[in-house]
This record gives sequence, C-alpha cells and structure tokens, in this order.
Amino acid sequence: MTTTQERPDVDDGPEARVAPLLRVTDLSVSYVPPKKGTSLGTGAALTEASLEVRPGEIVGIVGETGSGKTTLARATVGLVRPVAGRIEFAGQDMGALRGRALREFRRSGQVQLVFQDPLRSLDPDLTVAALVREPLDIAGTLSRAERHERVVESLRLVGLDPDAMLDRRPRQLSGGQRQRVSLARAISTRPQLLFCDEPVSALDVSNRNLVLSLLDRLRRDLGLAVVIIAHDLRSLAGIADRVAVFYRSRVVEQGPIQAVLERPAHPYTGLLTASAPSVTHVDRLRPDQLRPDPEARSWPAHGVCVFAARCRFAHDACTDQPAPVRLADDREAACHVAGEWRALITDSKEAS
Ligand SMILES: Nc1ncnc2c1ncn2[C@@H]1O[C@H](COP(=O)(O)OP(=O)(O)OP(=O)(O)O)[C@@H](O)[C@H]1O
Repeated sequence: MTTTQERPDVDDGPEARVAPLLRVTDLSVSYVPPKKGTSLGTGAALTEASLEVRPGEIVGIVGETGSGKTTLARATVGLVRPVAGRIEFAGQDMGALRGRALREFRRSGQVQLVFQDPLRSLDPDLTVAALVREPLDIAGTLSRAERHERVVESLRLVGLDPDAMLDRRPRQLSGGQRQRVSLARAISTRPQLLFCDEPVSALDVSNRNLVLSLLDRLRRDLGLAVVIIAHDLRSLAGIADRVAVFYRSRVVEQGPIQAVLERPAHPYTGLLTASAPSVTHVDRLRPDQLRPDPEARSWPAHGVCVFAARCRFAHDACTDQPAPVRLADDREAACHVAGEWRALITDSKEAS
C-alpha cells in the first residue's frame, strides 16, 4: 500500500507515537524477474506493502493463499531480497545489511520465524533439547550451561515439562506439543519479533486456543512483538491488536482489529467478515451483498485495483487510478469507495 497520499492532519493517537519495532514501507518482492520493459507485473509476490509493528504488539496478517503473507516474513528476516521498498527493524535499515552483517543479524535470532508445519520444519532426528538449543548454538553467545538453562526455561514458558520432553523426538510428540516445541525453539534466543506462519491451522480447536493464548502470554512475559499469519479472521479475533488484510500481493486494509472487524472499510475485508459472522456482532453483512451483481459490468482482474473484478462497488476509477489509502484513527484502506459502499448496500436494500 503506498503511503504517498497520507493526510498530514490525521492524529493517530498515543499508540502510534511509540516508535515501531518493524517498519515496512512500500515493499515489493518478486520471485520471478520482471519481463523487459515492465515494472513488477502480475508475478509480484508483494506489491508496495506497508506495515508497522510496535514493541509488544500482536499484529495479524490475513489473506487468501498466495496473497504474499509469508513473503513479508521471509523478506523481513532476509531470506528474500525485495525489488523495492524499505524494511527497518529496531531503527536499522535491513536493506543496508549485506554479507557478514546480514549473516550476523540472522544468527542473533532477534527476529524468528515459526513455520506452518512443525512436523516438516523440525528435524526428526534431533531431540527436543537439541531442537530448542540449536538457535542458541548458532547465535553462539551463551555458555553450554547457560544454553541448557535457557532451553529448560523456554520449554517451561510454552507450558511443557522439560523433564518429560528433553529427550523426545518430534514423532513422539502430539501436534500441539510439536507446535509448542517450535515456539520454544523460536523464543530461545529471546527475539524482539516473532513471525508465526499459520501457527494454529493444523491444530484442533482446544489446542488452537491454547497456542493462541500462549502467544498472548509470551508477548506479555517477554515483551515480544508477534506477527500472526492466518487464513481467516477467526483465529485473530480476540488476540491481535491490529490486523493487515492482504489481497493478491497488496495490503488492502489495516487498522485496530476491533475497528476493522466491526466496520470493515475495504469491500474485501467486508467479504471476509461477512463470511465469518461469528467474529463480529456489529454491522452484520451477508456475502451476497458484496459479491458482484451478475447483471452488472465486469471489471478486469489486473486493473489498478486488484479486487475490482470481485467487487460489487467497482467503478471506472478503480481500474485506472490508484486508490487513496488513508482513513482516520490509525486505519488505512486502499479503496476508492472505502466505507462508502455500506451506504450503497442500504440503498439497494431500501430499493428492494
Ligand atoms: N520460492 C518461491 N518461488 C516462486 N514463487 C514463489 C515462491 N514462494 C512464494 N511464491 C509465490 O509468491 C506468491 C506469494 O506467496 P506467499 O507464500 O507469500 O503467499 P501466502 O499468502 O503466504 O500463501 P499461503 O497462505 O498459501 O501460505 C504466490 O503467488 C506464490 O506462488
């Protein structure tokens, strides 16, 4: 989302004045080189994405598969180099880190990733003790005894009994225990920022709630900032402070989660909340109120607004002019009809 059209008079409130731990600005990433003479084209994994994460905050990233959520996490830890844009972590321009400096940053474990599938991401031959200790071995800053102590402490922090767990291997753990071991491993270096990629999608409801409340406790106990990547809003409601909604490589809306759930500003977010009515009790929408009218004109899928082809409220401007992106109260939505589409729904209801 580009920030070039910000309104200078907007007061974002006291929260916004805390310096962000992570500031991503107009970040574009492509895994395929753009064709000659084109800019990013349709192959971009991330297009002009902007996002801030403040210390101790939980930010949810939601969006359908392939919308660029994991790419943002990978770019932040330096696993993929952006085509354009800027990533600042704790005031440091990550783009300026190269070679040894980048390797040292990665080794320090200040930003950690928890992967989607712990069974695949945890080495099956290593014991829990070795798995949780590994990032500390790589960082190389603690003595052997201190590392062991940290492993034990990390397992306790995620609610696992070290005596019962240290010598087990991943296949000897339940799904929930494996996810906790992944978390213990990620927090062993005491990171400032944790990216959790679909941390609960493979878990049943009770384990899901346990892991989510654990993340909430970790941010309080360790002052950790957490970014939770999710497919659906349900797993973010009640835990995230803010949410960013991704659609086809772009951030289409972001803001405080309660405000976004109660009054989505982007029609795509509206569709998400309408499809998960249990997450909001206010302003209930039905998916059919937001889907394009089959009788109406259709819009290109690759116009300026990537959602126009699925949007009931698209009009000419949506295909040829970038949408303004700033609302008030720490909220953004990249949409020409941000918020206004609601009135159009009322009109059509009144008309019928
Ligand atoms: N290593 C890669 N090489 C080429 N293309 C990739 C690679 N990784 C991701 N992509 C593409 O980049 C886009 C964004 O992928 P990304 O993994 O960031 O999406 P996501 O929102 O995290 O999806 P999911 O919810 O399925 O994990 C997709 O079109 C994907 O196919």
